[in-house]
Parts: sequence; structure tokens; C-alpha cells
Amino acid sequence: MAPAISISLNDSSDVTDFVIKQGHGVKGLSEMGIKSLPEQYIQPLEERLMTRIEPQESIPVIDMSKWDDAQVANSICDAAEKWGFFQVVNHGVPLQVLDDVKRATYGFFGLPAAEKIKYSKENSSSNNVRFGTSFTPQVEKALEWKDYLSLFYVSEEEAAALWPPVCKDQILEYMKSSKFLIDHLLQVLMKSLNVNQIDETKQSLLTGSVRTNINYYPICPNPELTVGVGRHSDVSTLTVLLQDNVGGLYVRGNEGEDSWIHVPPINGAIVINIGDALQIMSNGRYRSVEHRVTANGSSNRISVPIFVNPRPQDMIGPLPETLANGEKPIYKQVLYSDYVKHFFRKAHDGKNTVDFAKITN
Ligand SMILES: CC(C)(COP(=O)(O)OP(=O)(O)OC[C@H]1O[C@@H](n2cnc3c(N)ncnc32)[C@H](O)[C@@H]1OP(=O)(O)O)[C@@H](O)C(=O)NCCC(=O)NCCSC(=O)/C=C/c1ccc(O)cc1
Ligand SMILES: O=C(O)CCC(=O)C(=O)O
Ligand SMILES: [Fe+2]
Repeated sequence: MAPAISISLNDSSDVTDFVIKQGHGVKGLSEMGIKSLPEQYIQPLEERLMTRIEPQESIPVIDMSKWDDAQVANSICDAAEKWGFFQVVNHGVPLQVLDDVKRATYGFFGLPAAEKIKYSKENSSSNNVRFGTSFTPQVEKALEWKDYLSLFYVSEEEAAALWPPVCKDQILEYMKSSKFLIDHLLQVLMKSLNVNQIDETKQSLLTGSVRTNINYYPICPNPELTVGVGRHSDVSTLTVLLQDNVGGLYVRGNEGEDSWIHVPPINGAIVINIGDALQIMSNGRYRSVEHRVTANGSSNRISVPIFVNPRPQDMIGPLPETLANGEKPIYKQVLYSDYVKHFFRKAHDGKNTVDFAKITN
């Protein structure tokens, strides 16, 4: 890959200017061929090391071809309780749609910086379309080695007008094709909480807003010193995550404090994870599990999460059905947009976001 540009970056403000203000992203740094990691990307030691990776443990892989089968439903609910993460195969989303969205992701990040910067927070004509880098660079002590485009879905018309033409149709198709899978998973998960009927209000509480991100993790000169994404749990109801064949996503395991489990890429599979909103609504029964992404020294990596969420104006808390047998609520009712703002206001800090909704006494 030929370096797109050749400039010298003398200090950290040059790096910030190049990456954030000019919109080159960490992809631009990587393609310049820098030999060592700029200091603002060096993570504290405890964030870099995963002391125990469990090679013999793995999250479940669930075959959805018999999607109506009671055993499939059991596997889904067990995985959501025990791991908070699972992969699905034969899920009904056409493999062509997955390939197309991966290609479109490369298409967007392959645009010149001058094109991508049009979608940055400062320049974007809407808050619903945002190109950025790291997570919340204004408040992070150490930055993350990732560029992203985040698209909050409002309507076809808005997407047609505002989303980048190079990836708009492919992302919309991926979202549409995932809908049956999402609704089916939620129906199964709800049934096991004694929510037998998903009426309009519940449907909107579970799936009322959708945000799709496309993530780009370029080759990193010192991958062991930084992270692709730091430890966090998603604030969604559930996340549908497409990853490519590079690997590097790790999920907190059940074998004590520092156990991490790799989520191996499986061709054609989709990763599903439970988010904080569903942990809260299920009163803790389904787990929103901490995860992270390592940086890679030899391959670029992409991923495409669809975050399925309540609407910003929804109040979320334990569903009445989960408390019907006298179970004590662990969480209070919170306004979902307050919860999300709390998440975006600080750097990634593992599972601490959910404390915002915890009942303390
Ligand atoms: C509360 C929101 C997020 C913002 O509403 P707003 O009041 O109209 O305000 P803004 O759009 O101006 O954004 C407020 C702040 O939120 C942050 N933010 C607004 N979207 C963004 C954005 N995509 N990116 C990173 N900051 C943002 C950002 O900090 C921003 O502050 P500022 O920088 O001062 O503009 C609203 O869109 C909302 O409730 N959306 C509901 C659906 C939703 O987006 N849910 C989140 C699903 S995302 C998820 O589960 C995980 C995401 C994730 C992402 C990256 C990771 O590394 C790891 C995980
Ligand atoms: O890139 C991945 O595999 C996961 C990214 C992630 O956790 C997120 O965007 O919330
Ligand atoms: Fe995540």
C-alpha cells in the first residue's frame, strides 16, 4: 500500500491535527508508515495486558436453521444468561449482504480525508451522522486505535440525503436483512422472561432506535502498547456484530477476574451480544458483558455493529414481568438518552456505566 501523503509529525499536537482535525484518522497514520506509536495512544499497562486468555473456552455458536425449535430457543437464552455473547450461523441474513457491507466499509474508509471530514462532528450537517476516531478523544487519557462512522437511523429519506453514498445502500440493506433475526431473538429472550406478547410499546422499547457503526482498525506499529477498543459493554438492547476474518475481539470470561475469551471469526457468522438496556430490563438475568478489541500489527480489520436500542425518550427499567414473582428490582427507571449521554461523556471504563441505573441503598 503506497503512503498517501508524506508529512512530518513532530509533536503530539501535529498528530492530533492530522488525525482528528484533518480527518486522516489513525488509518492515515498507519498508511504514512510510522514506525512507532505516537505517545497519546499508549495505554496504561493494565489496559494493555490480558493476563489470562482461555484457549479452551469459547462462546456458543448457535445454528439458527431450525429457528422455531425449542432447543434453539434454550441455547439463545442460556447464552444470554451465561456469556452475554454468542455467534449465529444459518441466520437468514444473505451472505452476499454481509460481503457487500464489508466492501462498502472499505469503500468509505478508502475515501480521501477531505471527503470523510465532511462527516465529522464539526462539519456534519446532522448529529445523526458522525465520522470520528477513538471513542471520546476530548476526555480520554489514552486514545484508541480505531476510526469509525456512526449512523443513527431516522428514515430512508434522511439516510438517502445524509449518509455517504459510497456505503449507504449496503448498510441499509444489512439493517433491513437483519430485522427478522433481531425480532426473533428478542421474542425468544422475552418469552423466557414471561413476556409472551411483544406489543407496540414493548417493540419500541426494545428496538425503537437503531445505530449502525462501521469501524476501521488499521495496522498498528506497536499493537501491544495500545487497544483497538477499550473495555466496555454496549448500551444497546442487543448488538448484531459483523466482523471480518482477522480476529481480535475478546469477551470477559467467567473464570475469575482476568479471564478473556477470543471470539474467533467464522465465515458467514454474526456475533450477537446483550447490551446494558436488556440487562436492566431483564433485572440482571441477561448479561451485558465487557469486551475489547486488540490492535493488530499485520492486518487491517473492520467490523460493523448494529446497535438495536430503546428510543432516546424511553424510560428503561426492569420489566414488570421480571418482578411479578416478588423479585427485587436491582435497577431503577432511567431516561434512555440520559443513560447514553452518561456513556458517551467518559472514556471506556468497563462495566461501570450500568451503575448509573443501579438502585443503591
Ligand atoms: C443521547 C444520544 C446518543 C445523543 O443525543 P443528543 O442529545 O441529540 O445529542 P448529540 O447528538 O449532540 O450527542 C450528545 C453527546 O453524545 C455523544 N455522541 C453522540 N453520538 C455519538 C457517537 N456515535 N459516538 C460517539 N459519541 C457520540 C457525544 O459525546 C455528544 O457530545 P458532544 O461531543 O458534545 O456532541 C441520542 O442519539 C440517543 O439517545 N440515541 C439512542 C440510541 C443510541 O445511540 N444508543 C447507543 C448505542 S451505541 C452502543 O451501544 C455502543 C456504542 C459504542 C461505540 C463505540 C465504542 O467504542 C463502543 C461502543
Ligand atoms: O470491532 C469489534 O469487533 C467490536 C466493536 C465494539 O465492541 C463496538 O463497536 O461496540
Ligand atoms: Fe461493543
